[in-house]
Amino acid sequence: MTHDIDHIGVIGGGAWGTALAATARRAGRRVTLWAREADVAAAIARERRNPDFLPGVDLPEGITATTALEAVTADADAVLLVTPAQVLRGVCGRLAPTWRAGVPAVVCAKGFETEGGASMGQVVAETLPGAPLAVLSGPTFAAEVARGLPTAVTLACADRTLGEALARALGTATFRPYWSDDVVGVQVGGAIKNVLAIACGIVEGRGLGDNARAALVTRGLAELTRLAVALGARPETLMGLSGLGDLLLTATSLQSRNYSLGAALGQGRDLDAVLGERRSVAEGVHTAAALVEMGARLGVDLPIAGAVHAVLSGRAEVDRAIAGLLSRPFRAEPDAHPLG
Ligand SMILES: NC(=O)C1=CN([C@@H]2O[C@H](COP(=O)(O)OP(=O)(O)OC[C@H]3O[C@@H](n4cnc5c(N)ncnc54)[C@H](O)[C@@H]3O)[C@@H](O)[C@H]2O)C=CC1
Ligand SMILES: O=C(CO)COP(=O)(O)O
Repeated sequence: MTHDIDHIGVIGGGAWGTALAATARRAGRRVTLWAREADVAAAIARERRNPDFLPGVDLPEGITATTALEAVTADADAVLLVTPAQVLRGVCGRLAPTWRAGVPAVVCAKGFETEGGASMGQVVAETLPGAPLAVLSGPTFAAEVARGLPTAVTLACADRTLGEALARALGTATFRPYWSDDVVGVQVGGAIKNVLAIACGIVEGRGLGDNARAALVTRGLAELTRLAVALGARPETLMGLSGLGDLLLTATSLQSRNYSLGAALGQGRDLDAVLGERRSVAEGVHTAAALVEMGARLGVDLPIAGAVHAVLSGRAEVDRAIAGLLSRPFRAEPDAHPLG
């Protein structure tokens, strides 16, 4: 089957939805973006800016912005789903009545549902049954993508023809999608790295040093791979852009909302106070709870995610959580994870 993808719909007017709309427009596509807030849609349409979620970035001409979901579903050839993970189910439920048969849904949110641990792909399968599924994930700070700085992503789709058509529709010289058929692995990497980034931020904020952060990134990659394989992913996917690539980016840069949140916690700040100062989402806060439940259910050891969740839920002070990680038994490397 051939896929003619000219009109891209974007659901979500936050930083990432806006950046992806800019990218698709630069790739020559027609673009319609749905934003929840009327002032965000108006600013994108009239001023080519999104000062609320992507300040200081000029957007390309020609992005249609709307607060009407039907303006996207009426005509889009593919729809990018770019809301926070915890609200995707509700938004897809509202999209379902007007979703046209055969239009692909491209998951761009990173996370698992806190209640029940569903992946975003599962949420789409349940709420938009029959919609061909793709997942776009990788090391992508929205502000850099929106400015057109060089970026590479993984675009996962079980149907190679569709995956490659989406890659052609969205790709430019500076936004380079790599096709993968490992839809599960690509989602798991993008979701877990946010929790690991919080852990690395805590290490930064606590002043524990670069050695400790490198140890956490590496052991975090083992943890991430263990869970991904238990969920059906191929281990090599986690060594690619959507696994190691995104972990490396997010767990080492204060541009990351998850890492900077961790850094604030490491400096002794209160979680609610930090979240109260922000309008933007830090997905790791929600995903940590889902991971703990999934690890217990699947019998997968996730010590770093467990420590982050203990801190976020107020069950452990930062120092106690760190001491818990440091007192784990010495063991062999590589361990029994699937790359070992
Ligand atoms: N910002 C980034 O650099 C990247 C973000 N992502 C992922 O994209 C997803 C969206 O993130 P951002 O755009 O950065 O978020 P953001 O924090 O910049 O914006 C959040 C957006 O979600 C909307 N929203 C909030 N509650 C809603 C609800 N109940 N119904 C509908 N919309 C609602 C807000 O209006 C806003 O448009 C997240 O899963 C994030 O992990 C992925 C790659 C890069
Ligand atoms: O997913 C991201 C980069 O790939 C964005 O990370 P943060 O949500 O931590 O800012």
